[in-house]
Amino acid sequence: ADPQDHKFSLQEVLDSFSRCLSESKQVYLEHYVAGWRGLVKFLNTLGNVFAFISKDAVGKVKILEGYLDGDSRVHYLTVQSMVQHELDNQLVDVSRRGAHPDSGCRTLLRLHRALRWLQLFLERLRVSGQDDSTSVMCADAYNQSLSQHHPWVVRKAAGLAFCVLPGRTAFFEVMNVGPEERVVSVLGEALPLISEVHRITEALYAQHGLLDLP
Ligand SMILES: CCCCCCCCCCCCC/C=C/[C@@H](O)[C@H](COP(=O)(O)O)NC(=O)CCCCCCCCCCCCCCC
Repeated sequence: ADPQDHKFSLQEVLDSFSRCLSESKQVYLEHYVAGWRGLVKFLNTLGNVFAFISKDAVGKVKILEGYLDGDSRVHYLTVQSMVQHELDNQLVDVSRRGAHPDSGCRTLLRLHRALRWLQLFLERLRVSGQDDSTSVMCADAYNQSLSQHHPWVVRKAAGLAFCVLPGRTAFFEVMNVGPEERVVSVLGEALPLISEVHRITEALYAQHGLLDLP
């Protein structure tokens, strides 16, 4: 059996993101992608309504896996080296879609924007109380982040999907981290690391003028 094919636990996702940062604050692409692979697995346990989201995320994960396994893999060790390599070799469509619609830079940017949603959502979840609605927390996080990069139809579809999210108790169960107090403490430890990965990536993309890649 596939050793990765065991029951989902959010712990593993959070561990992957914790492993992303090197001592010199480089972001390891391999762990970043592993984190997303885990999130997709989680999303798939939530049901078919989320398939359109999961499909898009899987597509992007596959593109990045292709680079991690490809001939240029030495350049794809970290997000920093990927950016350097793709820019130095004109492998990025900077102002409009062209010869490189699947560059690592633009693909990772989509996940990076979604990571901001995740950060906001998990923080809301962490401080939430018994009666708070996951749908509302999710929608709020989305409206504060990712939604601004999405056209109307996608925002509409996302809004509909959020409505059928499991309630807080069921949601905590699928996370499979243990009792509520443990979920809260695991999130409390992991969130600063996710924020740090997000902050470093954001600064790197800003420095190179890559925050609006088509
Ligand atoms: C828990 C509920 C999960 C809700 C997910 C919230 C995010 C909603 C995103 C809606 C994306 C719709 C799909 C289409 C996206 C693309 O148009 C768009 C642009 O790409 P393009 O430039 O190549 O065209 N793509 C994106 O913005 C990337 C979206 C990636 C979303 C991945 C979301 C994974 C969510 C994982 C949920 C795990 C929650 C764990 C909490 C315990």
